[in-house]
Amino acid sequence: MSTMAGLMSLVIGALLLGLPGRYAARIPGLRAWGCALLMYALGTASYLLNHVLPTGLATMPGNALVMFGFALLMAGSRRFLGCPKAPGPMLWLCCISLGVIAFFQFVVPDYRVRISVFTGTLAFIALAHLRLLLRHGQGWASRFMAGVLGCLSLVMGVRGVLTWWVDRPDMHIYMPSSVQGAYVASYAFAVLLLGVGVLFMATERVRVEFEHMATHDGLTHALTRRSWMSRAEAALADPGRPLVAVLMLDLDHFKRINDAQGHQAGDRVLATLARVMADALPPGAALGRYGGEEFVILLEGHAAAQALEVAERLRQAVQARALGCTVSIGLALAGPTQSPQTPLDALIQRADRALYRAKGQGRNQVQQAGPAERDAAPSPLQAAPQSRP
Ligand SMILES: Nc1nc2c(ncn2[C@@H]2O[C@H](COP(=O)(O)OP(=O)(O)OP(=O)(O)O)[C@@H](O)[C@H]2O)c(=O)[nH]1
Repeated sequence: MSTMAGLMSLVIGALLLGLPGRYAARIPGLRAWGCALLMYALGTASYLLNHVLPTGLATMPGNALVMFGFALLMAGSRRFLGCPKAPGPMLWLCCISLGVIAFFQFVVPDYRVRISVFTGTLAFIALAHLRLLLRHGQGWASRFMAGVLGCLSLVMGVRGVLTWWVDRPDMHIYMPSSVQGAYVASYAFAVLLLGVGVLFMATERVRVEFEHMATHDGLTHALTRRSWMSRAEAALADPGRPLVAVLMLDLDHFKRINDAQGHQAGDRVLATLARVMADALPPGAALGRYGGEEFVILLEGHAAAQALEVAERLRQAVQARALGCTVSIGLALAGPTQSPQTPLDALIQRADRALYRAKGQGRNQVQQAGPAERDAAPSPLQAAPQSRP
């Protein structure tokens, strides 16, 4: 069982080390996880050195590789989860434990102390790792890993305590014993599951990143037009929906920035603007890039006065940032419509007309769609898309 787990760790470790070359985006922690699993595989192999070395000398490298491998596995999770704290304390713990094990191996031989210190150290690292995942991890893969670590620390804890009843000081790990056999089998199985767990976490991260890339605009990180539209459609189709409002924003005289400073400077302005808006938006609001320098925002559960307040706050936030341009905003609230269009298209069209009015009345202002923007009136944008006043 433990040889099997060692082999599987070798394969999974190599896979994790090879993944960064195949996947362009950075997934922090992959290298540490891969090396940790390779250390575990090497540790398992080095326990077999008892055929050529005295027992004590054969177990020490194995113990060291497995312990440091566990600490490295946790360091990998820290990096993966973006927790900057250094793994120093775990490394010190491993060094001290190995010193104690060596003392009770070569100076005052006592198998029970060695077992307790080894399993106690691994249980401690597993519990610290579990705590890290519960605090910072997200998704089912993280919870799977946390569950495996919980089981592993339980196995370690039980073995570390049982040794004082079932073992003698002069024993060693190569002596056949049903308790040691059950412990090695469950421990090896747990390590195997840990390898599977980190692979799950890495692939889950890749999936989440691809999903993000498919639904978010690469420059501004706002939702793409399509994903914003489907979110807005879902909000409008919900029979128990709260009030829905749409804001349509357009940068004022943005062309001048492009013309004067170049498109790259224009891109930076767009990216900053999206960040400024995202920071100023209330929780739950959905920001989308409608196209070019036009953005849309979906607000749910906001009455007219609150939605106007949000729009005005956005306008002021952009102005205060002194990006070299301001925004005009059109606001429309969902309501009954006679339009042959879908409710969302009708809502967007009304917000667009209000935006057109904001442009016509001097820009850098918020206008709310009112009686002037009835469903039947032709959209100024539809009539002349490039000819805002
Ligand atoms: N840098 C950059 N420019 C863009 C992007 N998308 C659209 N634009 C530019 O946005 C400008 C829009 O210009 P216009 O439609 O004339 O509007 P405007 O200059 O903002 O003037 P008003 O809307 O009337 O206030 C054009 O110069 C487009 O090239 C983009 O992704 N990056």
